[in-house]
Amino acid sequence: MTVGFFGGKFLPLHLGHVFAIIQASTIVEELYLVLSHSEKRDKELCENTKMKYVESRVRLRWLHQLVKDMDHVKVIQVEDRYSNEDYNWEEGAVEIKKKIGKPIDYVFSSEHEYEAIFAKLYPEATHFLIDEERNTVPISATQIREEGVFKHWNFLPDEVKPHFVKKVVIVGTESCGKSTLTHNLAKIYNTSFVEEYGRTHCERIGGCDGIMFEEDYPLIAYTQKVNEFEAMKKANKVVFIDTEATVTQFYSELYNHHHQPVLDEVANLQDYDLCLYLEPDVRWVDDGLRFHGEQNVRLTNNRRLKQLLSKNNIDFIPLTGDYNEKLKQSIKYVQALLTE
Ligand SMILES: NC(=O)c1ccc[n+]([C@@H]2O[C@H](COP(=O)([O-])OP(=O)(O)OC[C@H]3O[C@@H](n4cnc5c(N)ncnc54)[C@H](O)[C@@H]3O)[C@@H](O)[C@H]2O)c1
Repeated sequence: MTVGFFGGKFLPLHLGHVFAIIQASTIVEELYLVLSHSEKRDKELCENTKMKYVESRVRLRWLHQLVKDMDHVKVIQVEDRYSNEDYNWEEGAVEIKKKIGKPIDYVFSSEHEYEAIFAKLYPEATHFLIDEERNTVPISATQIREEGVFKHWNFLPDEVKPHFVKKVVIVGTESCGKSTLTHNLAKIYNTSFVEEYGRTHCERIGGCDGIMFEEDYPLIAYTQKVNEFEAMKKANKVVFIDTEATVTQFYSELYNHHHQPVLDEVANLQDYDLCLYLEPDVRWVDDGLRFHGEQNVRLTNNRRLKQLLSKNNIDFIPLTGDYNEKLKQSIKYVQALLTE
């Protein structure tokens, strides 16, 4: 059986790595992908660049996801050791050999300069160079870190993109223009979005006033999260999300007079990059599922929702004005988010 390995930091994993991994997988009968990581070094590599440090557990999952359907490719990880600030290649090789646990026939890389090191560390193995010039996929992880992931978005594998997607949530009370703004922004940015699942739920049961049960709200919050997870996989740099768990809490209080700790728990797990709050300063539109149109009720509800968001430590940006004004302001904030 021929055995080989392909090592790297994969900070981040890109399509050049994927190309090399696939090439290597066709040459040996068993291929090991070795994630070499060092928290200190890897954080330093990302310092003063346009890419945030990516934890090794995330990179390990990327590799596992990439090769999950390739039975002869295995993923292992080693923690890189340093002596006097220099990477200790010898210790690294001892660890890699121990983890692979069988004779190594091939060491794959695209770096000519590793030739001498690998000849010394793996004298029985052939150093197999893959696309040294990087002509097939002209990209490097250094370039992605330096110039930012959005500039090189199309060089990121689908398994990697969701990690970097910016999540924009749009909140507000009834008839403030949330769902239209969500759709419009998704169209402008040619990306995916998440509809307010609470609304879909009400449509399915034939309304909401008087027929919502307490147990409906956690279901709504969980389904919204699952839908977010799915939308992130399809997102083009940014995803737009109509409401979150605090808004669900607000409706639980409004319709069922019940504050549910589980909804706060869900809200505490959320990590949106931007939360846009639409003030209810546009005309209230009756769509058959809305019941709180009087101006004083709208204002009371508005105050309560803001209170709940603040309690859940969600920083929101209030947007005022007509639909066009709110769209223009949203675009300004989204652009800032996408400018790394
Ligand atoms: N001790 C050992 O024996 C040993 C062996 C191998 C690797 N390592 C570890 O891995 C690190 C070396 O990996 P790296 O820093 O080069 O990691 P990296 O994540 O930048 O790259 C991983 C591999 O992909 C190749 N590659 C990058 N872009 C490519 C492209 N566009 N097309 C084709 N191939 C491409 C690189 O040449 C490298 O071989 C070392 O610093 C060390 O931590 C250790």
